[in-house]
Amino acid sequence: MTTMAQVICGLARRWCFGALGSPLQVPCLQALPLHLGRTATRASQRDLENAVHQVKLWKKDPGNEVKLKLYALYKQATEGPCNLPKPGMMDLVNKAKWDAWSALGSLPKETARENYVDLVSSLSAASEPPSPAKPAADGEQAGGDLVVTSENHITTITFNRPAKKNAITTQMYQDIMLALQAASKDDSVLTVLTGNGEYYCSGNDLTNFTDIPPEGPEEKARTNAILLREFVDCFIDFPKPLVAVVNGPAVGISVTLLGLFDLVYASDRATFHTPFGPLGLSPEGCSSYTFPKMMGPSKLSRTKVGSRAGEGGCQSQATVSLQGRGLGQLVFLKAAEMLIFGRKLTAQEACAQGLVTEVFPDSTFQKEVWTRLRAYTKLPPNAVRTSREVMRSKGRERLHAVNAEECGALQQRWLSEECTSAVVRFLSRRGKL
Ligand SMILES: CCCCCCCCCCC/C=C/C(=O)SCCNC(=O)CCNC(=O)[C@H](O)C(C)(C)COP(=O)(O)OP(=O)(O)OC[C@H]1O[C@@H](n2cnc3c(N)ncnc32)[C@H](O)[C@@H]1OP(=O)(O)O
Repeated sequence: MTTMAQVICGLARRWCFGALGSPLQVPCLQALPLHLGRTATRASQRDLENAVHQVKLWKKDPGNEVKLKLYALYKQATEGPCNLPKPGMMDLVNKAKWDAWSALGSLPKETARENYVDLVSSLSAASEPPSPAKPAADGEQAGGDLVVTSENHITTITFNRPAKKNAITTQMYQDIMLALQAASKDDSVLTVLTGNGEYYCSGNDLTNFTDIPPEGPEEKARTNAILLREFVDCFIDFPKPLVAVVNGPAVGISVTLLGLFDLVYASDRATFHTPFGPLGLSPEGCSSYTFPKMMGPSKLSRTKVGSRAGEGGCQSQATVSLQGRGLGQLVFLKAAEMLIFGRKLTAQEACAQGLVTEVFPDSTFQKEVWTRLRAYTKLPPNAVRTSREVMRSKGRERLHAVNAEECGALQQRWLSEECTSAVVRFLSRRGKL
């Protein structure tokens, strides 16, 4: 079981190249002797400075434990015992720094300096001059994570971070809003969201939670709640048909937003997962309202059990053994299974629940979907826009209210221990910190 301290230590890597203004590595406290048996004369200030320089030349990452220990010894050698106030639980990185340094207690500066120099000299042999920065993976460079194209009267917004399963960074949220604002004014008839690679989108990038500003986690949660509300408002107020071309698995906010789309076409390899419970979070994207509304009993009567995917419906084995329950209970129960209990739906199940419009065999998905969308753009654009407006206008006020309520709830959730530890668990698996 990964302890919070071990996992938080791992976060240090993400921090140590920033907060100290140099690639000074920082080690963790566990499993390393405080004094490495230095012989001969005591380490001078000059020795310390040389050791710090040596660390900057290290090529291999010595691991989080060594890095956090070096940090603590450096602070003890230069400033003495830890003199900072203890950071809060959510402030994962500063907490790791504080833990490491304060654990050295009243170790004398000279001893800390010796230990630092010894540790560096014992590890320097393993390091070489740093290799040139790894070229960014496809689409990883700033601005490459989202690709927006506009042709054939279709504006297409593509998540383009396949190496990270198209997880959404803060920058991508901003870029999506800009793309929607531009699409609302250009000559496109439809706006499409889709994913590059095997995933449609794996939801919010969970590292979005780790960069805590100096103002602290409460301020981060407050500003994120405002930004998220603006982000979802862009979808609520968007004036043209919104289409999701779900090319693969979809997670989190990329699923909940689908309730605001007009068409959701899914490959039969797509899945739909909203793990808010396990993450200590709560629903967003107006899904707390749209999902119960969408997943109504009427969908069950419309479901063509056994129909082939792509024949104007969804093949579904949706059987409901809820004898005697009221229809209202039926509606809530199915939305709840997704949003509260985190049940992952296949494309077929999502179609039977009303979340997906139509499912297509993956082998012909792109061809069938884009042929259909291009045909839709031949329709009279003003009629399309008017029909959509009369369908959507009545619900907007309610959706804005739901969005505000959901973002308020999330603002608290982000500060909770349940959410913090879930994010830390995710980032700590396979040493991801
Ligand atoms: C306008 C500004 C607004 C700012 C607002 C900020 C806050 C908004 C928050 C709104 C609420 C949103 C909620 C959600 O979306 S909750 C859902 C979040 N997503 C997840 O929990 C999914 C996490 N990922 C996974 O479970 C698995 O990665 C997955 C099942 C998707 C795939 O597993 P698999 O084993 O196949 O692949 P890997 O795990 O190895 O993934 C490959 C690499 O991609 C990285 N990855 C994947 N998903 C994410 C993610 N969501 N966040 C960060 N990183 C992710 C993964 O770590 C791997 O990275 P490495 O290659 O470095 O190992």
